[in-house]
Amino acid sequence: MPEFTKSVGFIGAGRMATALARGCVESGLMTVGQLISADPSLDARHAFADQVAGVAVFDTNEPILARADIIVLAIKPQVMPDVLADIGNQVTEQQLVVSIAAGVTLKKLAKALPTDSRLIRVMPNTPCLVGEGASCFSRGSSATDEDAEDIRLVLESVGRVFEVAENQLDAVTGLSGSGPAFVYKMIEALAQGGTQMGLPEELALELASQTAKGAAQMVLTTGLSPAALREQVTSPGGTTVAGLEALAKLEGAEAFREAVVAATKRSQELGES
Ligand SMILES: NC(=O)C1=CN([C@@H]2O[C@H](COP(=O)(O)OP(=O)(O)OC[C@H]3O[C@@H](n4cnc5c(N)ncnc54)[C@H](O)[C@@H]3O)[C@@H](O)[C@H]2O)C=CC1
Ligand SMILES: O=C(O)[C@@H]1CCC=N1
Repeated sequence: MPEFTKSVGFIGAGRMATALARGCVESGLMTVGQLISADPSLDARHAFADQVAGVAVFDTNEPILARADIIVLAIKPQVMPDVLADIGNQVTEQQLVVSIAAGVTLKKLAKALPTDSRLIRVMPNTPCLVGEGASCFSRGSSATDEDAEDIRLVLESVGRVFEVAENQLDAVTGLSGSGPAFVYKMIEALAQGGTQMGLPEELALELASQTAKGAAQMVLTTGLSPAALREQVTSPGGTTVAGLEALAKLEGAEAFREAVVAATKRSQELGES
């Protein structure tokens, strides 16, 4: 594991901050002593402290601003303007500001922070919690190569990471940011099919989840396209073709594509509001 000595402070200790913080500790990249977080919600503070044992959690953002080398804005896009108005003039040039909020552009962030603030916009996903995240980031014009490397290191410790142009981040949000929810729907539906046809619920869920994981791993490791891999499963006149026909009739695959399109459009809207 590479050495990472900076401190990371989360403004907002909700679900995504928890996934990132716990993932970074579990991966061995950071100790709890390098992490702090703040949240006005008692429930969120308790949940964060439960997941990241021994971490310091505050009810105001001041300790984060005073102590963190990297400030992660892990709040909802809707509260971002208020938080930026509160903290804007307290951010120093020694600090890197990272936003994980859907839709909020680097331009919007820069406008609310001191001139030349070092900024990076990140879109992670909750599987960071188990070291299987898919994250993308774009750097602001004042962010340094070291800043980008730091963020790459953090995100790599909890999954895979790609640097992209900022205009791709809404689509990333629609695909990998929201995507786990779409995949959970698919897993749920596969398992329901299994129980409908006689399997016990627990076994059906295990089989559906392992099948999704195995199929994803096949795409990632064989280098074959999903279409080619699908062909390997599909015997002429066999069972898979019967299933694929049912899927096509209900436009199941198109529904997933539409889910990504709708989520991307919502991310674009959040950026405009
Ligand atoms: N949940 C997910 O799968 C992902 C979420 N995101 C982004 O992460 C951000 C956070 O999302 P979640 O963790 O899901 O939401 P969440 O609702 O679980 O967490 C947000 C937290 O911010 C706190 N908060 C509200 N006002 C605050 C303030 N003034 N100062 C400090 N904390 C404050 C809330 O009490 C809450 O605990 C959002 O912008 C979202 O777009 C990005 C990728 C994936
Ligand atoms: O639903 C949302 O808005 C956030 C952003 C990506 C995943 N969750």
